[in-house]
Amino acid sequence: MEKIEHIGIAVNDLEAANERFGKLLGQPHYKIEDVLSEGVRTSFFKTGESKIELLESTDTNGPIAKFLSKNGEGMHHIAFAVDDIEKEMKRLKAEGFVLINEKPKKGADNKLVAFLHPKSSNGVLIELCQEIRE
Ligand SMILES: CC[C@H](C(=O)O)C(=O)SCCNC(=O)CCNC(=O)[C@H](O)C(C)(C)COP(=O)(O)OP(=O)(O)OC[C@H]1O[C@@H](n2cnc3c(N)ncnc32)[C@H](O)[C@@H]1OP(=O)(O)O
Ligand SMILES: [Co+2]
Repeated sequence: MEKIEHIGIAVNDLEAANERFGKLLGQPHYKIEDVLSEGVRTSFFKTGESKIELLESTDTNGPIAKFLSKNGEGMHHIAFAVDDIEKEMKRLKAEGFVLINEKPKKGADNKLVAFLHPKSSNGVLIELCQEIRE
């Protein structure tokens, strides 16, 4: 794991949260991107070496909708940058972590992503992110 790539925060209203986090961080978001496959609209802020990812649900049956209905707004996941996601997934599976998706999938911000189930990481949803190299 190279570094924390981003912290994911589930929000009810992305526009309002963008304004609030813009004030908090003293800078605007640098992109808004829908990930249809995840039923989310994301917004990214650069914070030094890492990022903040705000997540609004775009699918009432999606993971963010379910999370918000159960927990309300708040921290959703921690994403780590990895150099070789397939190799890391294999290593983590061998270490006993539970992969939610067996194959990397397309995420936001030009990444391949995979998720580890929170039950295998002390209640924290973990995301692995590899930059998609052209
Ligand atoms: C990929 C685009 C973007 C990016 O960065 O590029 C994103 O980050 S998209 C983020 C949204 N997508 C995901 O979160 C995909 C992975 N998540 C899932 O597959 C599900 O949310 C899952 C499996 C974690 C939970 O789904 P499930 O249907 O099982 O929901 P439950 O409410 O029944 O949860 C079971 C159990 O897990 C606990 N839980 C759920 N979500 C979280 C969470 N974010 N952090 C910590 N714990 C979580 C939940 O409380 C339940 O615990 P229990 O003790 O059994 O009540
Ligand atoms: Co994420």
